[in-house]
Amino acid sequence: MAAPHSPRKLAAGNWKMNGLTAALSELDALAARDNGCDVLICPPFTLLTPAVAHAGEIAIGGQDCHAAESGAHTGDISAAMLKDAGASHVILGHSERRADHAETDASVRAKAVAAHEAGLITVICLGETEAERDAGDTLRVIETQLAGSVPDCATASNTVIAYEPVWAIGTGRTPTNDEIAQVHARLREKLVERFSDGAAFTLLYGGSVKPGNASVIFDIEHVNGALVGGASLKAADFGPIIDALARA
Ligand SMILES: O=C[C@H](O)COP(=O)(O)O
Repeated sequence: MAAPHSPRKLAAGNWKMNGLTAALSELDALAARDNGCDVLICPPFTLLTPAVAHAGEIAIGGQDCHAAESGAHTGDISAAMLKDAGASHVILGHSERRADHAETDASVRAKAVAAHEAGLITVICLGETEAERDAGDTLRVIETQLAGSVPDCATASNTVIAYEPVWAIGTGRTPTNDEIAQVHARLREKLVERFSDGAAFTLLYGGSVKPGNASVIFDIEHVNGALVGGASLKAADFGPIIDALARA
């Protein structure tokens, strides 16, 4: 794929540990829409292969992968396995995995290298906790995570960055527009400093994005889309978010 010159818009849905076979009807509904921008759904591993068959133009991704190609890692999945199942993307470094599985910037970076070697596009997540925000540390934290989690092999074609304040995930709370703008401007600045195509990386905001607040968030400079959890589970909720992004 030719290197992009400007960021692509992406509406990404992370189903987390939700979804039995019946949930594929939501994917059918999304696939039948005229979406007007890139759409990605990351279902649980059990639905990956059937999801690919239901996805149409919608991209399908995993929610994590191991850094190793194969081996004795019970319960894990490799980047090559995701690719083999039909996935094009993988979410890495989500705060729920950083917290529940002790993932570090270094482990996220190693997974990202493995994912890129397997031909996957990574969606690398970062964001501050509420305590870090209250301490005025947001920009320092996101800069550290960006530098540590994103590998040197990253390009605008194989890497998406998702800013997800931990305290905004699933809470109904969001940062102010100015706070989102400040973080995204800093992410862009740091990407441009480090990568020759840094201006073209897609930057997502995630954390309590809903149909009611999506348009305002998508109007913020350097916000090129969203990583959506709860509101991605139903096409009736995710559809209007996709439309808001397509219009932005
Ligand atoms: O990966 C998605 C994020 O954790 C956001 O989740 P949420 O939209 O339910 O707040």
